[in-house]
Amino acid sequence: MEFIDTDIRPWDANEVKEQFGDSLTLLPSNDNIKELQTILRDKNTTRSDFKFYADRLIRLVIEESLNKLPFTDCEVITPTGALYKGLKYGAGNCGVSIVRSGEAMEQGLRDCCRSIRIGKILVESDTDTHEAHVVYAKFPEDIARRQVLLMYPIMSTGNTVKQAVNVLTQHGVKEDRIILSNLFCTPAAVQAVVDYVPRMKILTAELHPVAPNHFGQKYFGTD
Ligand SMILES: O=P(O)(O)OC[C@H]1O[C@H](OP(=O)(O)OP(=O)(O)O)[C@H](O)[C@@H]1O
Repeated sequence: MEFIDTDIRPWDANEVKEQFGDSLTLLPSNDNIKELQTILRDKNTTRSDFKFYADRLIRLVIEESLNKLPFTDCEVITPTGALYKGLKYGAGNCGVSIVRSGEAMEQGLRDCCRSIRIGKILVESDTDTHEAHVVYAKFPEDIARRQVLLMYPIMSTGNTVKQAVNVLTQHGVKEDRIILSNLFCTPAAVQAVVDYVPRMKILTAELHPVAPNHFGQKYFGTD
């Protein structure tokens, strides 16, 4: 289904829920997050500031994405001898970054999960047609048994992510065991990806008709 949006503003959580149901989760916004997004959108932001503030937003998105992975009940004893009923992060997950912008999210994941395995996929897009194809993929050998946190900060058409998901499913990963961790996406990209892989879960910090496609160039300093 083609989605055409002429309203140039970020979507709120109610609109997201109405259009995409449980497929898309919006990072709950606040003034702190809005400031980070403003700095990343500003054409006058220096490269050094861009990386610094992008890393802050990435950390928030990664922390929220981890909340979509399984936790199990556990009990611990506090220093005063009391029983505390808590939760323990489950094993059997891995990260996969889409080169190159997705690599910007690897450190944020490692800061939370010190020794998590991280695979990589390189997808190349044609600058004119936006057609994407996979050039390279390397995963943990047991990836088919793992839940996958797929990392890519920008979705403009969604083509890059669709190709990356293709490779994962070809390696035996079930669609409903993939969580896409994303910073900015367009409504058209979400619609395209949801139509393509309806059972994958997507978490983003902003749904906006204009994608900040300068992200990779500015973060890595290749502009
Ligand atoms: O959803 P899509 O339409 O596939 O687009 C996703 C991103 O990929 C492109 O960037 P680029 O080729 O510079 O990627 P990189 O930053 O990862 O190198 C494009 O400018 C988007 O930022």
